[in-house]
Amino acid sequence: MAIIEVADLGKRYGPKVAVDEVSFTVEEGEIFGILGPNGAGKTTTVECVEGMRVPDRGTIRVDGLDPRRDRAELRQRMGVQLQESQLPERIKVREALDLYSSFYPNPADWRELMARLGLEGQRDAEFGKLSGGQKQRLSVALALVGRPRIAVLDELTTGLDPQARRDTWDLIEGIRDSGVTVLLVTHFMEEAERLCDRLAVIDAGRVVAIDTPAGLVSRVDSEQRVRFRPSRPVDEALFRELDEVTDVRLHGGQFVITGRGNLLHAVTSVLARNQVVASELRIDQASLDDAFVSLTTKK
Ligand SMILES: Nc1ncnc2c1ncn2[C@@H]1O[C@H](COP(=O)(O)OP(=O)(O)OP(=O)(O)O)[C@@H](O)[C@H]1O
Repeated sequence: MAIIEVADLGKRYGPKVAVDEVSFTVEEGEIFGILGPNGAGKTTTVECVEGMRVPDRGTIRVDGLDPRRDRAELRQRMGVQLQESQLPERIKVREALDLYSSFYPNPADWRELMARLGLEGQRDAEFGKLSGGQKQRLSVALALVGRPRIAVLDELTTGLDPQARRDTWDLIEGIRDSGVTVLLVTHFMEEAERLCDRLAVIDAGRVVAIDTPAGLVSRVDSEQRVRFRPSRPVDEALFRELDEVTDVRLHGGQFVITGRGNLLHAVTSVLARNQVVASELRIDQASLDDAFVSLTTKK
């Protein structure tokens, strides 16, 4: 069932069209990503969904509510990640959680949330003295303290080191697994690929594709490369005659075979038929990066 429905959303800032005819639906319980280059209209879109901006055109329903008209009610059902600047430097972690939980009639136990987010050791630390990763985790905890049905996370892992980023991803998966729907704005491909069940790619204010990460990658018909070392010499012609193959090279006992379509299957079938074992097998395939570039490159 769709929990967020956005239809034909339009928003201008003066003469600048920020968002134009944007439509998408988010199913209950999924992590839905909004991916796009800088200035594509991602933040404007999610701020309209949150009820923080007034669209010029279109309709938005979130859990059956109109974000503008039913803003107070929506706030009880939707947790929005705070921007860093929205908390005072001197507030302590436990004070911030206690304060935010007082905004809700039936809040989560913030002590439990603090433990789940690995912030117990920072309980009495001031916000201004937390590391980037700890601040991020606190902002996620504050978004969840009201037991929302939907969490909106914007640029969740910007500025985090690779380990902190991975820890945050595990956390978000845990949140989804607990039944919360997540709307995630990101421009990190790795994050989108790892976390999102589906993605809307936005470019210059318009949705250019909505699909699963794998579905987006499969739209790119780019070249693939299979590399391996055969267990015994093989005639290059066996590969050259395959329809999928465009090029075959042999360097110092290593084959590099380039082609399209189901190249790996075609190559490994030849190897199997000839009882050759491939070692050091590597495949270079299209990634979400390639899909993103091909979908958003200015025509
Ligand atoms: N308050 C505003 N006044 C005027 N123009 C704005 C305003 N907010 C955004 N814009 C413009 O609207 C366009 C979309 O901005 P938006 O912040 O929604 O994009 P974004 O995809 O979130 O970008 P980023 O990844 O850089 O945060 C941009 O060209 C931006 O400069």
